[in-house]
Order: sequence, then C-alpha cells, then structure tokens
Amino acid sequence: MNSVRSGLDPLSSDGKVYIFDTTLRDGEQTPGVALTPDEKVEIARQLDKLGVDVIEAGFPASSEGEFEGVRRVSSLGLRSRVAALARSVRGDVDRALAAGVDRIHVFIATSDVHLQYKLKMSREDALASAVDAVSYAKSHGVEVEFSAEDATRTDPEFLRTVFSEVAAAGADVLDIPDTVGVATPERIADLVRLTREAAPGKIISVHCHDDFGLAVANSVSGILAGAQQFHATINGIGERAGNASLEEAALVLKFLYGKNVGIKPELIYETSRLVARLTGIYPPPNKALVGDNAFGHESGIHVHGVLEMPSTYEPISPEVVGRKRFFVAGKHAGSHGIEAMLREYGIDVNEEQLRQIVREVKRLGDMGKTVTDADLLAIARSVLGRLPAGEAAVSLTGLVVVTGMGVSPTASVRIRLRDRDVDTSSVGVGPVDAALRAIQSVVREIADVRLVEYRLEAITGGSDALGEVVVKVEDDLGNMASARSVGTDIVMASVDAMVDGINKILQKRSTGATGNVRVQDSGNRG
Ligand SMILES: CC(=O)SCCNC(=O)CCNC(=O)[C@H](O)C(C)(C)COP(=O)(O)OP(=O)(O)OC[C@H]1O[C@@H](n2cnc3c(N)ncnc32)[C@H](O)[C@@H]1OP(=O)(O)O
Ligand SMILES: CC(C)C(=O)C(=O)O
Repeated sequence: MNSVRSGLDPLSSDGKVYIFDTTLRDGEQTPGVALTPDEKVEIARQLDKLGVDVIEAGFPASSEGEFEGVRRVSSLGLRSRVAALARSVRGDVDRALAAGVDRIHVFIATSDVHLQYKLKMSREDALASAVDAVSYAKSHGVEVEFSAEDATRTDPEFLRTVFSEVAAAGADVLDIPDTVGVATPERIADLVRLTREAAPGKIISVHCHDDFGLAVANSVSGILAGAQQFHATINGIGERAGNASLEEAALVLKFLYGKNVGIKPELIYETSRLVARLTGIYPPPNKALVGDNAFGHESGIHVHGVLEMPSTYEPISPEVVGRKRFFVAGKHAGSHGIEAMLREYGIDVNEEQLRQIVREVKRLGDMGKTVTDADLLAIARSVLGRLPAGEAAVSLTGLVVVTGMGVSPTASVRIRLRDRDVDTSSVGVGPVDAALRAIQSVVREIADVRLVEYRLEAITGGSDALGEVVVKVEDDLGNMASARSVGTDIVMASVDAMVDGINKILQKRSTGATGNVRVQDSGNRG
C-alpha cells in the first residue's frame, strides 16, 4: 500500500501558493511532443531544483513508457511531491499507485457537452465514478486531487454537488480546470468562491488553458480569489494554445502581488531552456521572461536609458530570472548603444567614426537587414580601416563528409587557424555531428569552445528546402555566442554557423570582453 511520503510538509492554507507543475503531463500533450523516461527524470530534477511543490510526472495508465517515466520520477526522492493523472476508473488509479506517486490526480468531465457526446454518461453516473475513484485512491493512503474537467462550462449547481461529494469522499485538493480556455478572470474567481462554499477547508486549485490568451490572468485571478494552488507548465506548453506559463504566473504573483510562491526565480531561464531543448518547442522571441528578446534592446532611446539606469526600460533585472541583457545593432539603434557595443569588443571610436558607423548600421537596417555583431564589426573595420583584433581567426578551407548505410558518418575538415592550415577528421552520429566535432577538435588548440545548442528548421518546403541553422556555443571562460546560417545544404549551413559562433567567441577572448561590462551578450543571439 502506498502512503504519502514522510518528510513532505503537510498541505496548509497559511498563505503559501502551491505550484503544481504539469509540464511532464499536460505539457507533454503538446502535439508532437514525447518524452522518454530519462528525459522526464532530467526535467523533474530541474523542476525540483526550481522549487515547484508538485510535479505531475505523467499518466501511468496511458502507456508502458509513461508508467516507467512516472515510476522513475517517483523513485528519485525529490523534495517536490510527485503526482500522476488517472481517469475516474480503478484501473487507472491502480497504475498510478503502482508507479509510487505521492498524489493521484483523479479527473472526470462534468460539463453536459462532455458527458453527452464524449463520455456518454449521465451526471449521476459521472459523479458516482468520481466518488468511487477518489475514495478508492484515498483508501491507499495517498494524497488525492480531483479535477472536474471542463468545470468552466459545467452547470454551477452540478459542479457544487460534485466538489462537495468528492471532498466528502476524501479528496484533499479540488481543481477547477478551464479545459478549453474560455473563462475570464471574473468567472474563475466566482468558481473559486463556489468551490470554497461547496468544500470548506479543502485546498482549491485552478488549471487554465490559453486558448484566448488568458491562462496566466485567470490563474492569478483564481489565486487572488482564494485558491491556494495553480497548475502550470514551463514555457506555457500544453494542449492546443497551451497551459498557463509557470514562470509568468509565478512571477506575477511574486513581484506584482507580493505572494509567497517559493520558487527560485534565478533558475527559471535554465529550466525553460532545458524544457525547450527536450521537447523541441522553443518559446517565441517575444515571450515574457524566457523569450530570446525579453531582455534585449535595440531602440536607441531605450538603450541610452538602460545604459544610464536599467530600470528605465526593464521591469526586473535579467539576472533575477538567470539571464543577461543584450543590445542589438539595427535600424532603430542610436549612438550611445553602438558605442557601448563596440566598447564591449574593445573597440574605441571617436565622435566622427561613431557617426559613420551608426549611419552605416542604419543604412543596412533601412534595407531590411538584421545587423548582427559580425556586421557591426565589419562596418567598424571599414570605418576604422583596420581589423578589430581576433576577427575571423578560424575559417573553413576544406570539408569532405562520408555517410551512408553501414558506415559511421565521418567528416574531414581543413581549418585555417589564424595563419596555418590544420587537417583532422571525426566520426559522429550523423554528418552534421561529425563535421561539428571535427571543427571543435581543431579549435581546441586555441580555445575550448563547445556547442551548447543546435537548432535546424526548414524555411521552405520540398527536398530543396532552405534550412536555417542556429547554434549557441560557449567557451571555458563562460563566453557565449549564437550564430545562424541559412542554406540548402544543412551540413554546410551548420558548419558556417559553427565557425561564425567560434569566431565571435575568439573575438571576445582576444578583446577581454567577458561580459562584465554594462553591455552584455546574453548568448541569445548573434
Ligand atoms: C483534459 C485532459 O488533458 S485529459 C488527459 C488527456 N490525455 C490523454 O488522453 C493522453 C493519454 N491518453 C491515452 O493514452 C489514451 O487516450 C488512453 C490510454 C487513456 C485511453 O485509450 P483508449 O482506451 O484507446 O481510449 P480513447 O483514448 O480512444 O478514448 C478515451 C476513453 O476513456 C474514457 N474516458 C475519458 N475520460 C475519462 C475519465 N475522466 N474517466 C473515465 N473514463 C474516461 C472515454 O469515455 C473513452 O472510453 P471508451 O473507450 O470506453 O469509449
Ligand atoms: C485533467 C485536467 C486537469 C486537464 O488537463 C484539463 O482539463 O485541461
């Protein structure tokens, strides 16, 4: 028989907001996402470090791999409680129990549309199944959370009855799911009050979806109305438009409402990157807190303000969520920002040189071009009439890749390393891996630069599609750089991006620009 792990704090209603992370369950329901047990373990460890209260590790009855993933997470002995989803049937509860979780999350839909068309059940039968599953789970000594799926489209009087009866059957936590994201903040608040009246003394939770972009606002509203727990996912991933984003809801509650959410905000970014890498779902650049641009500035007026006092255009310091600010050259740039960016590369310019460089940056911007750091350096070189130290220390002068059936993909490269050619070859799991490994092994002679992130996306369709490769590289001194390349040959595009990224790092090393000046490369972009 399972029992709630000793050592877990009892649930309390002392003003603490409980975060129920469902990245590994509802987040994994994002179309196309599937996590292996090893990946679930890696994410669960990170969520535990982040400080979430509950990790919903999965839905054990849904597959053998899912069962194994939940079992593995449960056996880690994490500080966070581990929960698993179960339909309102004893078989699902048994699988969750066998996986060894602390909390079983029993659910059944209660709205008429779900009852009539999907479950083909009467209200009475659904209620009876819920009560039976909850009391059955509870009889095994675990914590039980009950969700009335599609609560926000359920007849409120029926919802009241359901919550009251599952509470009497032993549910510890009552969750109000806005399954299709149609609730407003006012409606969620009303439902929290209804649930409190139906089941006084129970922990109340909200589970909001983002179909109308209100998931975070609704979660916050639920907490302000008296719920003590919200469900959320890292980066807001999940079914359709996703779930409430954990990082946004938690930090709105912490910083804008002064609530005790108990997570470590400085681990938010690394958690976001881990989830993005393992799910393949990257947040859009403008996503709050974790998007690439959340702490980036291009506009001259903003950069000037931030250089003088960051709070002019930053609501919180990037470091609060484990990030660094960065400035970007481009059409909207101004001279203060460009001067600061050049200084980061150790390049000092006089007023006239700066004026010319800014003019050229704007000319490129007016042509619709993204102005990368490499472009800025090239402009500086032409204006100053000399090479900024260290530029293009590495270039590719030869590449042969052999791949096929029954052979290990092998790449032979010839690299111009400053003033001499170096040849080497490497094997890899594929031709790109082999080529990138070969380049890194040559460059190791002068600096240990490793690939920390690699992304490939097709920009056009068809077998002659253009592919965009984005790499992020890091050296042993903590310098980071991103680079991108586009081409129809993905091996060449990958190699170009890698070489560009390495040159950026070498540039920083040679000028001693390690990011400790006010202008910092976040490593988010090139
Ligand atoms: C709102 C949410 O996010 S709920 C969670 C959704 N997540 C998932 O569905 C992911 C994992 N799901 C699965 O792997 C599969 O759907 C399984 C293993 C759970 C079930 O697979 P199958 O037995 O092949 O059934 P299928 O998925 O086609 O249909 C769902 C069945 O569950 C029943 N059901 C759905 N929800 C519940 C519930 N809460 N309580 C009891 N029964 C339920 C349906 O009535 C249907 O039953 P039927 O087969 O007797 O008609
Ligand atoms: C199981 C419940 C909480 C759910 O995922 C939903 O209703 O969206």
